[in-house]
Amino acid sequence: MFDVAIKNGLCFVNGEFVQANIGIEGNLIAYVGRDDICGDLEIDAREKIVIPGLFNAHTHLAMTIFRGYAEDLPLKDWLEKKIWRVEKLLEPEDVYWGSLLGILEMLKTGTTAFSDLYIHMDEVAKAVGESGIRAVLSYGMADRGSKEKADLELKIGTEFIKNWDNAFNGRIRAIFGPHAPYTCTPEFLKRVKDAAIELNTYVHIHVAETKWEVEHVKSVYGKTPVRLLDEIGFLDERTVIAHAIWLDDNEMRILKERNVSVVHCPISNLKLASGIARVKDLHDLGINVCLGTDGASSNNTYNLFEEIKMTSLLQKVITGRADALKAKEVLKMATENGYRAYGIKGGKLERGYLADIVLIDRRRHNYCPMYDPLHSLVYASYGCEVTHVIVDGELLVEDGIVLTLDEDKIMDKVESLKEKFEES
Ligand SMILES: N[C@@H](CCSC[C@H]1O[C@@H](n2cnc3c(=O)[nH]cnc32)[C@H](O)[C@@H]1O)C(=O)O
Ligand SMILES: [Zn+2]
Repeated sequence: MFDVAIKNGLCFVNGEFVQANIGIEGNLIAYVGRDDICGDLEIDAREKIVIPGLFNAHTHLAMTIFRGYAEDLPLKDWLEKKIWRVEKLLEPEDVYWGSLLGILEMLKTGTTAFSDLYIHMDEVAKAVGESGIRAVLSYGMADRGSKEKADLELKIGTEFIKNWDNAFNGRIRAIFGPHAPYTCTPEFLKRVKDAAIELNTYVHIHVAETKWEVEHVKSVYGKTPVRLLDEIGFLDERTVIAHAIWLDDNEMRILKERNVSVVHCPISNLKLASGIARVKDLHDLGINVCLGTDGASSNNTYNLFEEIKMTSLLQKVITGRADALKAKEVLKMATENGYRAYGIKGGKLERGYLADIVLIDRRRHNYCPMYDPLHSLVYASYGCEVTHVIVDGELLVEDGIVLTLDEDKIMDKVESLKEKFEES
């Protein structure tokens, strides 16, 4: 008798779809196979596709508040002229409601875990705790060349880790999140890495997002961001870099040698006109590539199915090869690679892995006819086909309804925040 039994689903196991039953005990997958099983809670999956939960590996969750606020701008102007100005007005409670809205959207579209880099992180942690989702959280730090700011930022970042790492049965992992090589000095980044080694934790950072960044870092420090980071000993298997667009072949080899994970955020990169990462080349080198949405102000949604399709399409067109990335590889990027990037044992339907599982309705017009569930999922999903979501063994979404959150209340709250930012 399992705590939860998911019965007769078409399950993504070892890279293929097979008919199977899944038994959950506590927060872990305890059985995957064809035996008839029972559970205290039984979910009939006869009409479902069952996949491991999606991992949104780079986001700024509460930026739902600025969804639609600063449009049609390149990254530098978007940040400097719009976003950083309104973020100064953000109060902790705003971040709480903005985060809940982000979590609501992620759960409804099959995301079971995300990695966030933002401010007022205690509020994000609270929202994660209440909603039941899994998260890797970091306070976004930038010293901007000031020693006092460096001290303060590192103090906030470190306290956040000490207060929240492993909270809620381990659903929260707290790590370091220095913003980027153009807002953090090498001295500061080195201190962050030393602190991360001491605390045995991960570092999440934006790197090589724009051509401007690479030129700027080269002009100030005489070398490109990746070479600079490598020289100060910043890059290793506990480093996760978002974007990684403007890299030369040697820098890619450095990332591979250091076992760095890369988060590809194709829609944000297109929207801010930052560029297109060479994901096929990164993947072929054996680098762990995972997917992220970035913040809702540069996307504008947290629907990872859109990133899955976009990742696949972009690599086809930039390589001129329709088979650049196989559908299966892209689905892995959205699931197990995200978990792997942050050292969490999830993202696979396998005994001993975390019970983060998503059920998807097969009877949808957009999936009809279904020659191969893999191709239906990767190329024809809207995201709203998700019916059930289990995180850490708990059922959080049932028949499309998020059981742990009050959707109307969250929407009303975030809509009412608009007033404060509209004139800014
Ligand atoms: N505590 C820091 C800044 C926080 S880092 C997190 C920042 O990342 C910003 N951000 C969001 N999306 C992107 C992106 O695509 N590239 C770079 N920064 C971004 C976001 O607006 C937020 O300010 C300070 O004192 O300035
Ligand atoms: Zn970002």
